[in-house]
Amino acid sequence: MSRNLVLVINPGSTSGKVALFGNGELISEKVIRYTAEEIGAFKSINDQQAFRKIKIDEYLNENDVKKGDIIAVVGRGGLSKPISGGTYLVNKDMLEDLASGEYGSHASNLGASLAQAFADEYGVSAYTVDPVVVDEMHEIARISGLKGIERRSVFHALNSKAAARAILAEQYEKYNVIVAHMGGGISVSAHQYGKVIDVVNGIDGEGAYSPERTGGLPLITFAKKIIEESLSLEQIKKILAGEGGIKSYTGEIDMRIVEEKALAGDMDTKNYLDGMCYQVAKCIGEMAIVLQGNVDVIILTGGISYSAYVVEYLKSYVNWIAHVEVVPGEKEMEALYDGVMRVLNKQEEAQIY
Ligand SMILES: Nc1ncnc2c1ncn2[C@@H]1O[C@H](COP(=O)(O)OP(=O)(O)O)[C@@H](O)[C@H]1O
Ligand SMILES: CCCC(=O)OP(=O)(O)O
Repeated sequence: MSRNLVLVINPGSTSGKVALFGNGELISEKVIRYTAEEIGAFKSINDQQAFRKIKIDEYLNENDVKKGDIIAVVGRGGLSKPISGGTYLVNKDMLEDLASGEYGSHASNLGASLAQAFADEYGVSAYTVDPVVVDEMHEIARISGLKGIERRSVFHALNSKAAARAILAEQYEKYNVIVAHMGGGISVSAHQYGKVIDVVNGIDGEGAYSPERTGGLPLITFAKKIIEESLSLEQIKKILAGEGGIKSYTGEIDMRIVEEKALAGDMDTKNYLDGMCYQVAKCIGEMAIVLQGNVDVIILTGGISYSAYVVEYLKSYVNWIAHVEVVPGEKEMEALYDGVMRVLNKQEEAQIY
């Protein structure tokens, strides 16, 4: 008898999550954490596909999953062309755009291709839900300050919306919310009555530095570095997202270790941890301006919001703007499953990319 399982695959920059849901319940979930060396050994995101797939195969074996047990596979959506929110069938165009890197490289680009690989093995369909390129930005927010270059909406859409819904439930569309998602990458989003009208983009070199990303940099100094070191575009992308932030200062991407060292008296490490929190606080302030001060709640989420130190630091800077709630970790796995079930239960039609 089929176990009616949905396989959920979520490749993050510093970790991978995989889960099995069945009949509305989470059956099992595994967080696969990668070291900086493991991830750093690959030249490109595409090169990580086989390595990440083996880890998921191991998980499926551990859970004794057989052909016929799986009814659908869903992967986190990556950096494709800007699209509206919803559940999408993985198709050839999507896979090509994600693999080309035309819209950027990020671990989530592997979500659809990993989902398709397992869907092919199990003879079912592959989906993605609310990818990181969900675009609801108001027009003025697209202006960058240089003709020919536009700002774009790239943020932790799936989890930021899920975290907001976890706090506000069906009232989400009635409130103004700022969500700071702090994981391997950090994005901050301004939700006005359920629409994300502006973001501090989590990957294009804006805003706060993160465990492995630079965030915004002094442009002239960075331009000089590019010229002096004859950096290629690939090398620049890797510095901005992969080799930047806390990793560039300490060599570490695991914020639990960073915090432990900082609290044990390593003052350099503490300084870089505080610097990251300080920059996130500034991004929250920026989104408060976008919402013209009408902020009902600030939500801190992502793996780093498990840290009481980070949460208290941020509260001390931003709690004058609005009440702060914490949704530690992420709700991406549930949100991916829910998105697929809305399609399988015919409450929603799958969108075509
Ligand atoms: N209890 C914790 N305290 C501090 N940081 C944590 C904790 N748990 C996880 N993290 C950090 O959160 C980051 C990963 O967050 P996550 O949302 O899983 O990111 P991603 O999916 O981008 O890899 C890592 O730097 C990890 O060390
Ligand atoms: C903002 C793009 C998504 C992202 O950065 O995700 P991770 O933090 O999981 O790397």
